Amino acid sequence: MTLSIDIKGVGVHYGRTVAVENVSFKLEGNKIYGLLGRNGSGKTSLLSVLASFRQPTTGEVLIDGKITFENAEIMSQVCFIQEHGHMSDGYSVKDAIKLAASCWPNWDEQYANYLLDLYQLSQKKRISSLSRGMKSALGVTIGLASRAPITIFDEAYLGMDAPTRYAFYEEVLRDYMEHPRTFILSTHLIEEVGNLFEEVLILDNGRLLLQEESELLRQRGVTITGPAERVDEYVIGLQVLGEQTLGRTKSVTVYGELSQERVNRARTDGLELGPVALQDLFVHLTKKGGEGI
Ligand SMILES: Nc1ncnc2c1ncn2[C@@H]1O[C@H](COP(=O)(O)OP(=O)(O)OP(=O)(O)O)[C@@H](O)[C@H]1O
Repeated sequence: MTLSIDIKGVGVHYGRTVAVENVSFKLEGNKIYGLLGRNGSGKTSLLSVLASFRQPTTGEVLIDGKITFENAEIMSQVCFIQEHGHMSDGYSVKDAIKLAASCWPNWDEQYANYLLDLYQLSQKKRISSLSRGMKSALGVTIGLASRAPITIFDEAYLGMDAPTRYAFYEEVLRDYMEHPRTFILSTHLIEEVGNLFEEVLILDNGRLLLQEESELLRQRGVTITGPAERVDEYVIGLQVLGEQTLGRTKSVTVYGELSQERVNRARTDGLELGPVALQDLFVHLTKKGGEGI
């Protein structure tokens, strides 16, 4: 089932704090989306509204064309997993799994058991006795086994160690291929997770800075390296995001598509053009005091 998401002029205010302001975008669904933003940029606030955990202060959220807030039918199709889950400490792992099974109609018990084994989680354990990493593993187990058409992981895997996180990324990809659905992953671990994203959204200070296919976004970032004066001349008219100088060599990061004529000119000018990692692009685009795009 493909469910579209339509965010229309959404704002989230906490008293005088404006966490999200007038954000609008559409997600067609059946893709892995990355939601990026610096600390406090409004990711959790936006995702909480998307998952109907709170009502937007302004605007509306539509899933499959329907207003989501207090719509039980739509909400059974959305699974929102946060690092600090919402499970009571008094519960056992078994209770949490049982509760999850009753919430999501597509729940796959066999898959849940497979994941519990993978993460070595005993069903008998109390939630209160789980380590931070084990709590994260329980969260992602529930998120994946829910097979909800819209599954959202809000930094849900932060507590896991690196090998467990990598196993989780592989699992997301594998299960997504077998059971296509919409995943939204918010993360600061861009280098690790970035390759999973088909489309990226960046929030900056509560506003949507960009929504772009990751491949296109990667192509928009270019580094130009060479003798400082030639690089300076070359980048005139381009959008410069950042620069580094080492002796007489300069490396400048620009954003935007380079025309074929420019690419050829780099060759004749003896300049080197290189790619920019998604993480570096993100850092440049969301730099404090930067011009953004
Ligand atoms: N319950 C709340 N009450 C008051 N202010 C809040 C509340 N939740 C979030 N905020 C504020 O809203 C803004 C956005 O916070 P939010 O948690 O949505 O950002 P985030 O991008 O998820 O941050 P992080 O990456 O650090 O988790 C911040 O200024 C934060 O202090």
